[in-house]
Parts: sequence; structure tokens; C-alpha cells
Amino acid sequence: GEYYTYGVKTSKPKELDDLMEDLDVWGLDIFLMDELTEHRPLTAVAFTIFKQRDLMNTFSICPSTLINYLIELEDHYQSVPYHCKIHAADVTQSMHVLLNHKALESVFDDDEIFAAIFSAAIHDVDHPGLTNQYLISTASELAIMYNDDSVLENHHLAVAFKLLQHEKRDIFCNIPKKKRQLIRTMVIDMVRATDMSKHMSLLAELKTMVETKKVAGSGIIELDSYQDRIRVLKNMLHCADLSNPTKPLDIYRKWTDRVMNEFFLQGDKESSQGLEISAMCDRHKACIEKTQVGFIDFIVHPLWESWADLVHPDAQDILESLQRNRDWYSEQVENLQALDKT
Ligand SMILES: COc1ccc(/C=N/OC[C@H](O)CN2C[C@@H](C)O[C@@H](C)C2)cc1OC1CCCC1
Ligand SMILES: [Mg+2]
Ligand SMILES: [Zn+2]
Repeated sequence: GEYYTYGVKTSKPKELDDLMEDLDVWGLDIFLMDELTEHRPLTAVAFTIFKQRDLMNTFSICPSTLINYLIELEDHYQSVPYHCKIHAADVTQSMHVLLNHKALESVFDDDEIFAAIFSAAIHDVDHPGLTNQYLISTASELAIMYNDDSVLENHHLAVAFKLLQHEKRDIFCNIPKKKRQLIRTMVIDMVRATDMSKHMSLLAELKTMVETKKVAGSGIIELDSYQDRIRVLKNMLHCADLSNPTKPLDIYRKWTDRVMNEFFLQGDKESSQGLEISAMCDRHKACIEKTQVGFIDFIVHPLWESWADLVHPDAQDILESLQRNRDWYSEQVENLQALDKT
């Protein structure tokens, strides 16, 4: 049958109803979402979040315009192993859950929530499955266009906003001009902050916010300047983008396979072009388990530890899941080392 409860067709309405029960649960099976929505996970997830948060009424967005935009956006995600539409749906759903932290209750207004969900949905659109470093070192069209500065992230933003320029897809058309510009500024700030080369400075800002955190008696954070508010939202999107290691192990391992496949395909390209193969992109030399332990120890855990401090105690479960996953990958490394000795 044809069921459009979530903006997309499904031949398994009951299972999709059950899965959507987990929309605000950390660890929702986004791969099952991809299957049940007949490969429209981003449209289904984003549409349902907009509905749940009543954003279509708040911003006078007509449902068909939102669906038209989301389908066009989803179709502009390339079928690369990792930075595909399932990753966009995953980060959008993760953002939705992070926005529900008790410590952030009624901290952000509708404009900021709209900007946050929209940013997550668009943040990797038309990703070619290649890194900024590769695009820069091969003097690609994109690197020339963006002068080597956050090349991918600027491209994702330009593509996403260009798709709005059709009246059938312009979800911003009933938003007053000033408000539209504010939302656009916040979206640009958030998506640009997903550039991994900004990780260390973003984390330093988060740590400073934790140290100087102003908290109301209720434990809810007080953010009085635009800079503070956007700082939290930028870190929130960055956390959602780097949340794979905090999810249930079976889901995390699927993401590891995908990201390594994408890196290895880049390594194959570099090799066939006579270029030096980038770090972690050599399929004949990589130790997948070891790189994940390093990724968690040097990037993911420091970030999530600071985020958990900011929203304490709302992210304790996420931190514990990350620790368990780190221990599992670390055990795999030990088992492999023991094998080498046999
Ligand atoms: C589940 O594992 C992952 C999930 C997401 C990501 C996202 N990475 O950032 C996306 C960009 O490509 C920037 N990277 C380029 C790469 C060559 O160097 C990275 C440090 C930055 C990486 C994961 O594991 C990676 C890192 C360690 C093992 C492979
Ligand atoms: Mg990205
Ligand atoms: Zn991403």
C-alpha cells in the first residue's frame, strides 16, 4: 500500500511506525530507516522532526514545499560509502536528540532550532567522498572555487541554498527577510564549523564555555550573546557529526566499514594518480581497529567529554556507550596483536 504518514512512501507502515517511536532516542537504527523508507531516510527523518517540532506552522511552510525541498536535497547526496544521505539522516536525528537535553530546555528559540535541524540535514550535501586535503592537493574545481578554505563545507552550503531558489522548494518563502537572513547566517556558521580542521579551536571554545558556564538554579544553561548561542550550536552539530563511536556497537561498526571504504577509494585514486596515499587511506596498510581507538582517544572522547560537562548529567549514557565501544575496539587490537605472535 502507499502510506505517506512521514512524507515518504513505505510498504511497511507498521514497522515504520514502530521505528519512528525511537525518533528522539540515541541509537535509533538509521540503516533500518533507510530500508523502511525505500531509501528516503533523510526526507522521512527531517519531515517528521519538522512536524514534531511544529516548525511548518511556526514558519508557514507548506508540507508539499518541505517535501519537494527534502527530496531534492536528498537526491543531491552522492552514493558514496560514508558521506551519503543516510549519514545526513543520522546527523539530523542525532541533532534532534541533542536539542532535547534537559540542560538546554527552552534555551533555544524557534529560529535557532529550525537553523540547527536544517543545518544537520544539508551539512554534507553533494559530498564527493574525498577530503578537503585531496581536493586542495589536486587543485580541483571546488578548491579553486573556494580558495582552499573549508572547500567541502562551503560547497555543501552553496548547493543547499541554491536548491531553495525554486518556488516549489523555497521553504523560506514565508519567513520575513530579516529573520531569513539571521537563520542563513546561523546555518553558514554551523555548517562551516563541521570542517575537521576547525576541531581544535571549536573544542577550545567549548572548554572555555564549560569553565565559565552560567547555570540557572534549575541546571539550565544561560547563554546571553549570539556568540555564546552559536558556539553551543556549532559544537552540537560537530558532536552529532562525530557521534558514530557513541552509538550502539553494531551501528558504529557499520559506519566504520563505510568510512574506511570511502577513505580506501580515495587512496586507490591517489595511488592510480601517482600521488602519495593519504593517512588512513591505504587499504593495504591500514589497521582499522587501531585507527578507531586513536580517533576516539584524540578526537571523539575529548569532544564528548566537554559536551557532557556542558550539559551534565544529560550525556552520561552517551559517554558510557563511547567508553564501552572504545574498550571493544581496544580488545580487537589486543586480539590481533596476540594473533601476530602465533
Ligand atoms: C567511524 O569512524 C569515523 C567516522 C567519521 C569520520 C569523519 N572524519 O572526518 C571527515 C573528513 O574526512 C576529515 N577526515 C579526513 C581524514 C583523512 O582524517 C580525519 C582525521 C579527518 C572519521 C571516522 O574514522 C576515521 C578517523 C580515524 C579512522 C578513520
Ligand atoms: Mg562534512
Ligand atoms: Zn558529516
